[in-house]
Amino acid sequence: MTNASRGPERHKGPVTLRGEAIPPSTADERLLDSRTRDEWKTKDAWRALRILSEFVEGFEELSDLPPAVSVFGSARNKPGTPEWDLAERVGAALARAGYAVITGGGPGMMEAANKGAAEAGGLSVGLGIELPFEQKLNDWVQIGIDFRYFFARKTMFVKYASGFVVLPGGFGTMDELFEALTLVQTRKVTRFPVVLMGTDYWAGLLDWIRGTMLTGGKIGEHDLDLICLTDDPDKAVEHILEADQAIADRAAAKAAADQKAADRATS
Ligand SMILES: CC(C)=CCNc1ncnc2c1ncn2[C@@H]1O[C@H](COP(=O)(O)O)[C@@H](O)[C@H]1O
Repeated sequence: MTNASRGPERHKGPVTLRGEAIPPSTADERLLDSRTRDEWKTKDAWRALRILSEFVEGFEELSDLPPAVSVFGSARNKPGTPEWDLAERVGAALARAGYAVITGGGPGMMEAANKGAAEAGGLSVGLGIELPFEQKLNDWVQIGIDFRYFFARKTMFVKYASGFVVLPGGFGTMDELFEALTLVQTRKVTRFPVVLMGTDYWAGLLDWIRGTMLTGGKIGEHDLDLICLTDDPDKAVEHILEADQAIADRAAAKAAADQKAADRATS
């Protein structure tokens, strides 16, 4: 028998699998693949309970977080590159402003942002995902949760954050960016700031959004209002702080108006 700890490892929610115990597919894949039709009747009801347990676990662990910001970006960047440095600096700037930093808990920009936050004395959170290849939370994560299902994990990124910082990245990063923009556009979240960092990287996409999407009437001018584009970590933090302040001001104004109405009713 081989020593299982020397081989590859897979995290499936709270479960760690090594060696022969690693299944050939992931939980997300088994749920979503229509070729597993024969399992729908027998397995999906149990899967629903596992999905529920991911929400319960996430809500339980994250409900005491201080105000937080979710930071996204490529899993592929290596330390020592300008983009890694930018991610580390924005993690640190957010921590100094009192925000916990939530990332996908993986390598690349996620690790850089977690490192920046942890070294600046902030709280560094990683929401990992089961992937079909070996994967572990990066060493800078202080609170880590491993998810089986992408959609449960994505709820946590939005629910516990005051905003998103999006660094250069690939499909995963685009998915997270456009989910945030869709939630803002459809008013599922209100005043949720989205900061794009890396002006050169985003220029082509933003030109296309303005030149093709907007001109073609597929979005409205105001849909772009909440995007802030910058290379400056302090400006990114300032933008999120301003959005938080606007929410606080609105809540205070509403509380004052409610109190006035209550006073009038009792006088
Ligand atoms: C080396 C490698 C590819 C590791 C993948 N390991 C990962 N671990 C955790 N989250 C991830 C990972 N890959 C993609 N993501 C998610 O998708 C985004 C990055 O995807 P991408 O590299 O831009 O498309 C991250 O913000 C993260 O939330």
